[in-house]
Amino acid sequence: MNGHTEQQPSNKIALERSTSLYLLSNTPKGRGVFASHSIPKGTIIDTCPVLILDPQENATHVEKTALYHYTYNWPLRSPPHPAPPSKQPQPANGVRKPSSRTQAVVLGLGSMFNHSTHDQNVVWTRDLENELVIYRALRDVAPDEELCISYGDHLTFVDAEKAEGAKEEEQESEEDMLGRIGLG
Ligand SMILES: C[S@@+](CC[C@H](N)C(=O)[O-])C[C@H]1O[C@@H](n2cnc3c(N)ncnc32)[C@H](O)[C@@H]1O
Repeated sequence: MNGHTEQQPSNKIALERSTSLYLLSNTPKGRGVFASHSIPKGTIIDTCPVLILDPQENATHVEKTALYHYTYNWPLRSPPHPAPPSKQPQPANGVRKPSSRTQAVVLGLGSMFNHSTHDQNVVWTRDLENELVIYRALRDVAPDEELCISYGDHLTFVDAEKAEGAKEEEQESEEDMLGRIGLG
């Protein structure tokens, strides 16, 4: 009997990931992850371990670097034992509100997914227990489609899709104008 194979150690984490992927280096959003074949809805695209940052280190150091554009919000786990009473001055109502979240660096491909405001095809979820982010196809994805997630509403960059939309609108209104001149 081989105890090693019969009993799955609880610290063994399956790393499910799709092989139908490629990286493109020169998109309007920088590098991006694309589907090389069709990917059915619900497929696990990647399972990425994260590095949870100390909130103070993040504020003092990481936020001042390029890494700032790669980190994900991450809830702080409550300490196993109640913290000793603080010597810091307390607010008037006596309730100190410690920050309940920090940031995490997603290792591997997770940090390469770009944002789409209107056409995300990948959804991500946190596995807090195992300190992972899991990416799944939100719908069927066609070959050569970019795989995009949502970064939320507060972007720290100009959305390339918005800029493209604005260009298209500009072109459309020019065409309208030409049409009117032609008809006049
Ligand atoms: C997590 S990184 C994604 C990978 C990145 N494109 C790269 O080349 O390393 C986030 C950065 O990608 C770029 N990005 C992501 N989505 C974008 C979008 N919709 N429009 C423009 N830039 C985007 C921004 O520069 C953003 O700070």
